[in-house]
Amino acid sequence: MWRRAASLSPFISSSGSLIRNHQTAYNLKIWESFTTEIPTQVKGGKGPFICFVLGGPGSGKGTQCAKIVKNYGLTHLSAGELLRREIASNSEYGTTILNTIKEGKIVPSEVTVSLIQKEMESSDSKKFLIDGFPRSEENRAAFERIMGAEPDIVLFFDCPEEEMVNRVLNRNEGRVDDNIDTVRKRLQVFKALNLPVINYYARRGKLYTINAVGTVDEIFEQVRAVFAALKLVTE
Ligand SMILES: Nc1ncnc2c1ncn2[C@@H]1O[C@H](COP(=O)(O)OP(=O)(O)O)[C@@H](O)[C@H]1O
Ligand SMILES: Nc1ccn([C@@H]2O[C@H](COP(=O)(O)OP(=O)(O)O)[C@@H](O)[C@H]2O)c(=O)n1
Ligand SMILES: [Mg+2]
Repeated sequence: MWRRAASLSPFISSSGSLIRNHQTAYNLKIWESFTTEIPTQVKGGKGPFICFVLGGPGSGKGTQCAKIVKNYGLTHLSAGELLRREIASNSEYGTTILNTIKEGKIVPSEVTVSLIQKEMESSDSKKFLIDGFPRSEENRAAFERIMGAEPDIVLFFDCPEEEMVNRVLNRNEGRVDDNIDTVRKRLQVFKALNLPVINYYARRGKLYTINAVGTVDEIFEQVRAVFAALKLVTE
């Protein structure tokens, strides 16, 4: 079992410098994301803790998720990894998914949500880190509809485009979408479809913006501050 404290720690609520004074690469009105209360869960606290992890391609989501898993024991579900696994398994949607990923577009939400759903329902975990999802309003609405759940918090790894492009082009994981043409398309999709979702969560007081420039450890210190403030406790 695990639990959350009833309010944010003084660290975040009093100084807030980690997030509050951060000028985002995309000029988001991050001040709107502040709340002095822990976000409430739609399921009355009965469902698992859900943290969505958002950010452009190459912003460091996967890298930081690995550290969150190690330090806080959340179960990591990467939407992109689930889709790539589906391609590799020659499933009926494999070709469609592959072509969509090559184009840097968003796979139909029903497909992605059903993969996430399968993972969540077959897991005993009570805390999930859902990486690279929701990528669009359609993704978000489908998750809410199918899962009947909302995230408790949303981390946004905010990174300048030039840095994201450099990281993607140097990633060396053999991905079909890690090339300059696809990454340019992915950045357009990110701005058109994902930024509105990020703004939505900012307005809902659920967004925690992390400055994604710096060393992996420096960035993780910001993540640690968010989790510390939420007092996520594993029992
Ligand atoms: N803080 C960082 N500084 C420089 N490179 C990084 C940093 N964090 C991650 N990377 C590298 O950038 C690439 C993209 O990181 P990744 O975690 O896969 O991002 P995302 O999941 O957001 O696309 C990887 O090669 C990773 O090793
Ligand atoms: N919710 C999602 C997540 C990924 N994807 C697809 O999978 C690709 C790779 O996603 P990813 O999360 O692994 O990519 P990174 O941001 O980690 O580089 C995206 O560009 C989309 O084409 C999707 O369609 N819907
Ligand atoms: Mg990733």
